[in-house]
Amino acid sequence: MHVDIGNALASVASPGVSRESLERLDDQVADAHERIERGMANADHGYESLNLPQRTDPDEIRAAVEPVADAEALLTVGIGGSSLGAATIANALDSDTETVFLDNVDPEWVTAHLDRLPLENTAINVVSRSGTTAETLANFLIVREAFESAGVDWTERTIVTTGESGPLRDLATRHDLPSLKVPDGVPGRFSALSAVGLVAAAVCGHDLEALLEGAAAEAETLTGSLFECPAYAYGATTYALDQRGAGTNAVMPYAESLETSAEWFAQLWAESLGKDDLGQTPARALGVTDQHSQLQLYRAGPRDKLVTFVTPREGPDRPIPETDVEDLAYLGDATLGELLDAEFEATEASLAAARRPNVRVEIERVDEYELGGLLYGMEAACVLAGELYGVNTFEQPAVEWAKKATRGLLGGGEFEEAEAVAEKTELRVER
Ligand SMILES: O=P(O)(O)OC[C@H]1O[C@H](O)[C@H](O)[C@@H](O)[C@@H]1O
Repeated sequence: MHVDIGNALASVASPGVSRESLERLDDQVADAHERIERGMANADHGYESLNLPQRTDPDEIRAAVEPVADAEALLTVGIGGSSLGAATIANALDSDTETVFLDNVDPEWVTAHLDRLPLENTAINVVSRSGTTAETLANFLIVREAFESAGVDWTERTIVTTGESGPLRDLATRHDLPSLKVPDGVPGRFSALSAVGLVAAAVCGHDLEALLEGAAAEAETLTGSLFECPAYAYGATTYALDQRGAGTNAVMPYAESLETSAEWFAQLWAESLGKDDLGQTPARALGVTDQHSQLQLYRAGPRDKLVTFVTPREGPDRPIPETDVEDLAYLGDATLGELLDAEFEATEASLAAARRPNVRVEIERVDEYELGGLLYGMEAACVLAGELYGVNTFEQPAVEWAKKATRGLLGGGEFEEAEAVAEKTELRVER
């Protein structure tokens, strides 16, 4: 990926970061890079994620999906890091295989998918690092039952990706299901380039080697200076802007196919950096759609935001038909791609003209190689930002509270968190 931080400089934007401040910050980047390199070399928890391009074995993943390679549809049952990386890749690239990601427990929505899919030609990809996540296991039990009711042997059509032990691992062993392991030391939100993200890509026939090669090429750029490494330029600039008041980072891809990448980014940024009263709030936007919705706020609201544009340099195009309506004649000379590019450049310039910080992240095109680079680059940016904030990037203790409360409410054990639910303060205003 390529990163242009020009519109985040103090000479352009407020809040903004001066070149001198970035040069000073670069000393901290060098120190952080040393820690990151050491963590990678020692395969330390979390840092090990940045070794995935070398560690992931595409042959092993392809062998595991072989029994379902002809599936018409793939139903991935997983949530958070066990869904968003796979969904980002699957939703970005074309495939004849339909992909559905069951990452919610809304009964109406789950039922609608199960009623609609051709279950006899559908494969199940169940993913949970811990093997204990209530939403994933509940959905999996429901999916199994739906397959049984339709007379389809789910054990013939299921691939499991989970940790070394746990309820899901036991289940895979009991039914002799093809299974893959979530690599040790890799938190869910950093696992897109392991089996967690790549099983769906393999079933869809995507080029796993190219995904990993693109990531490996991005890994090659990790050096001790933000001026030489796009990922570190992004991580350091976002950190510096947050320190100067840009507490929100609105990620706005200019490609429909990259919309899910903003969801993936949101988990990465929020769960990794949001701790110890620190962190930057990720927001999700889509170009051009949100030019006609959120842009007003980004250009004229509180000066507490950074906009990150993510844009492919090239892509498929389509001409706009000519018309004899005089006012619309200019459109007939253009293509939809040119319109998209012009809107992107206009939006970027409009923010700069209003002195609003924004960063441009470019990839060459939306393909496996470039996506691998983007995923890896953003992960490396996040790890660097975590070092600069001084937080523990690879844990998410705050998420546990609600998990325990939920479990307690459903009778899954004694949890004091569940009692707190009943103590909610109320001030009702009823109809
Ligand atoms: O992969 P799993 O163990 O099922 O976890 C799925 C997700 O749930 C948790 O609540 C964590 O906050 C996420 O980081 C994780 O990605």
